[in-house]
Amino acid sequence: MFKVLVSDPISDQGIGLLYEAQDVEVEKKTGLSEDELVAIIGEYDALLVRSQTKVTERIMNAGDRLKVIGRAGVGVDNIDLEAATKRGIVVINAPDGNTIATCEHTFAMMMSVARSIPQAYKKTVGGEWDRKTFVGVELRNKVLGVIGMGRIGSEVAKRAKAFGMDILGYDPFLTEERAEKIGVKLATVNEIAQQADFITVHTPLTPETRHILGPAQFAMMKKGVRVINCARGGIIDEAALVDAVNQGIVAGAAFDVFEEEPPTADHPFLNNPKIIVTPHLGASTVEAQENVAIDVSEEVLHILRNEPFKNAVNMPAVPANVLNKLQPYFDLGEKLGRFLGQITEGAIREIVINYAGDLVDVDTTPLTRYIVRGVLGNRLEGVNIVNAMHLAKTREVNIVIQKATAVTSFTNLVTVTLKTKAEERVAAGTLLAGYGDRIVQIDQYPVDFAPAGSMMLISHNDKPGIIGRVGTLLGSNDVNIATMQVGRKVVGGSAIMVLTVDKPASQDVLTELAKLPEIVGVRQFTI
Ligand SMILES: NC(=O)C1=CN([C@@H]2O[C@H](COP(=O)(O)OP(=O)(O)OC[C@H]3O[C@@H](n4cnc5c(N)ncnc54)[C@H](O)[C@@H]3O)[C@@H](O)[C@H]2O)C=CC1
Ligand SMILES: O=C(O)CCC(=O)C(=O)O
Repeated sequence: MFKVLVSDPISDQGIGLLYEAQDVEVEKKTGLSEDELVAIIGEYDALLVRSQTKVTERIMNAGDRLKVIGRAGVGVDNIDLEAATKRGIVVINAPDGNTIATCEHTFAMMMSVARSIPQAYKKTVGGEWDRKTFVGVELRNKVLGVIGMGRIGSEVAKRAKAFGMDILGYDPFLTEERAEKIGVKLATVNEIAQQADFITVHTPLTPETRHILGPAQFAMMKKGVRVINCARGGIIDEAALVDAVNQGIVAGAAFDVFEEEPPTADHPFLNNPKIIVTPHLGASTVEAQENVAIDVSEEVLHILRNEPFKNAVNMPAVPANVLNKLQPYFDLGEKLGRFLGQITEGAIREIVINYAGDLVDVDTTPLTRYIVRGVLGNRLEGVNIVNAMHLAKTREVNIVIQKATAVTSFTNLVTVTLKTKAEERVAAGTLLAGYGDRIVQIDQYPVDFAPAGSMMLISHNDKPGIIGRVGTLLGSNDVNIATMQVGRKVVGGSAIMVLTVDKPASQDVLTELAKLPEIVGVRQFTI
């Protein structure tokens, strides 16, 4: 039974999938301190959060069973991603579910700041009928600058067009073609600062986006500009904004997010009549909360059940068509890695992976993770596909990927070479339609066996009687041979034997085997 802890208010409707799952037990405990979470997290396989819970390294280190952290929303700045990756915890988010809610909130803020709606409301309910103070501006024919043209920024731009606005967009990943398609003119941040009547930011908070609008940009803005931040506190320099408002450059600002949340009572935004604020409500609609909770629940279930998933934040995204193509190879890749990891002696220096046939034209990065996990999993605790590459890097294991151009007789072939200080060993595998995974080469020897269960790899000289002697020794020690494969390059030369046995042989039996005439080496392994 998997245990899931929900530590922030997340839509019950949305996580219905988890409540209904027979193999999952859900517990909701919100408002916990870091200490309280540290004390209980060890019981859980998954943690679901919104933005309130700060998931620190301390919490993760106490999460002995923790496999996945699900963020019901976009931003994952409340989760220590590096610590999660190190520990092999998958972090997933729900990037699509709250796009429209946040876009609409941005518009609500833009309209509010254009027409001073919160200020007018306050006066009206206070008994004043003031029709002079709040003369607003129209959006039509105004220039809107959008910094960050991802999901939300693009939806904002789309709607702004319907309002008759001209849009300038800045995003390092926005191409001319896409900008043209959505009717946005590409501009730099400074061009936006100089030309826009309204500016809205929709980027994550990163070292590059921190204070992307600061004193220098406010100084070049048009008098009367209005500025909106429904993304993350800190993208716009708060102190510089207050100065620009006080200098009469900025006519109004609307902020849903703060550098520190919640802001302290003396925060300069809270008593400035030109700045309107909401308490990080961008994603707070019934629909968005349900959407993100559904998305995150589906992904959490996939991860807990060891099924393929798509929204991991600490792993590159894999398009569904690539995933579908690669998925059948994951098992083969991991087995090849596990096989080589066990038969190779010495500290691993390099893993060379060669993809051939059908695999040449696919982005094989996810498959590489499985191979590396297989190799390292024999030697390190807690290796999984999230941390496999990280662990390889921290242990200075070089990973080399090659795509074969030469024709092979197999429709697909994965060849892995493991280089250690002591030796260099090779194994190649293929996925044979109707036969599943096969290992078809070990070092220079052609073989053909299904890697499964308890196995032995015996190197020997190709002399008559060896197979019989090995069989007799194992049989007399109650080790039953299920399958046997012999591979050799030339008659009478060096050769290998691969055996599948019903149970592993004891160390004494392995030592006896190694002493038999013409036997060069014996390795026992489990796939
Ligand atoms: N107020 C709220 O409740 C919510 C806030 N958000 C915030 O909105 C942000 C945007 O969300 P989405 O559009 O879904 O994310 P997204 O990932 O689709 O878009 C972000 C865009 O920012 C761009 N970007 C990154 N660095 C940049 C830079 N230095 N300059 C300009 N652009 C840069 C990226 O290329 C990307 O296109 C999130 O990062 C999140 O922090 C999201 C949902 C709700
Ligand atoms: O959970 C929330 O309401 C915050 C949403 C948000 O900021 C995000 O999804 O990045």
